[in-house]
Amino acid sequence: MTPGARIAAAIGVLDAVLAGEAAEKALTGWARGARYAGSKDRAAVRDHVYQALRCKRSYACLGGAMTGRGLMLGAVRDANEPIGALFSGEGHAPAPLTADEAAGGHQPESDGERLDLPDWMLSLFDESLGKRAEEAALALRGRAPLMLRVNERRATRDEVIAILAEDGLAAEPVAIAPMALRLDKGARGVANSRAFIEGMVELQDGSSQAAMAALDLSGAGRVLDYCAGGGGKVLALAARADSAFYAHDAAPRRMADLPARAARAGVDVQLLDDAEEAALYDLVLCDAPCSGSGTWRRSPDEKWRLSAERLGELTRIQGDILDRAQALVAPQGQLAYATCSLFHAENEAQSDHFMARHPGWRETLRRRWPIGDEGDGFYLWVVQRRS
Ligand SMILES: C[S@@+](CC[C@H](N)C(=O)[O-])C[C@H]1O[C@@H](n2cnc3c(N)ncnc32)[C@H](O)[C@@H]1O
Repeated sequence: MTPGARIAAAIGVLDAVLAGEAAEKALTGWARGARYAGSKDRAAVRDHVYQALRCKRSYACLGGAMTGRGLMLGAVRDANEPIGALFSGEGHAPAPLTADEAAGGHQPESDGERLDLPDWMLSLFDESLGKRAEEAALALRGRAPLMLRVNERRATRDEVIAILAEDGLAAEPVAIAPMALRLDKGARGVANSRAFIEGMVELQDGSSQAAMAALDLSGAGRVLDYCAGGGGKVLALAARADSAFYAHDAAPRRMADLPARAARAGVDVQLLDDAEEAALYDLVLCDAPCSGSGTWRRSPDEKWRLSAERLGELTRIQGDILDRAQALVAPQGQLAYATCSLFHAENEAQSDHFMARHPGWRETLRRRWPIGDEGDGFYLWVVQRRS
């Protein structure tokens, strides 16, 4: 596909997303009908779509319309690319600009336009992040790094770097977590690489890795991941210690891939339908459902989909999860609460409300990871039961 044809494809996908379809589904739908598109074409269209969604408001200003075409025109203007060559109407490229389009569009003006946030969310960013609110919002306009976690049960970081290189993947160690690697080149080949197939690496964001590395597993004989989902967190913990690991999720089908992932990683994780039935645990991790705002570089359509009502609902669910999970912690045991949210209501406020509801716990850790070159926004809070 030509560069113009890729833009035309992105316009179609963006129109479907603007009409309410999830980005991933719209991209899959397009790819199914575009047998002519090679893997590089599909990757390029995907990049266009995701970048346009990260910067939806500002691109719509620059392009003069909140349409797929407006967004891609805004993207091309933002990148100072040659509009006439890309919107040429030739082959499968989008039609040339109309006179209105050529004269239209404006620089983003309001804070919401400039920071690519819905207006209602500006105060939430300010309250949650203070002086760092703008920096965080601007960081969400860029691409997330591609991060791997080395499975220390299978290989060292240096060994994995060499093995990835054999498959043409260039990885470098980064400081955020002891087993973290950042991939700069060949990122799309990970799933077919020997290192991945043989369980030496998992895809995992740097901040999630750092948070799991910060948990104290010494003396934790029984560890429960109460909101295990696909199991990324419990696998990171199981790589570090020989405790007995258990996984639970309110939607058990989300754990469907976990047994295969654990087998690949050479660790044992027991899936539980009912976490309440078993004996108490020395560590219960609640990686709670949240707005995901710290990860919106990866799922930018969610930035525009979140509502104040949904955020309120999420905070109620988080409080309920903490209340249930604390009852599963053994005397002197730990309760860890984690989110990939930037918002105070889902993080510190949740911790403070828990302490007000539940005397008898001692806080041992409270930490935020900002959105950066090595990881997403993340929050971790740990308390220990006094007796
Ligand atoms: C942030 S995701 C977990 C991600 C996972 N820990 C990982 O690292 O891949 C949150 C999970 O919590 C689950 N969940 C939602 N409500 C829950 C509840 N009341 N109790 C337990 N799990 C719940 C969701 O099904 C979802 O899989």
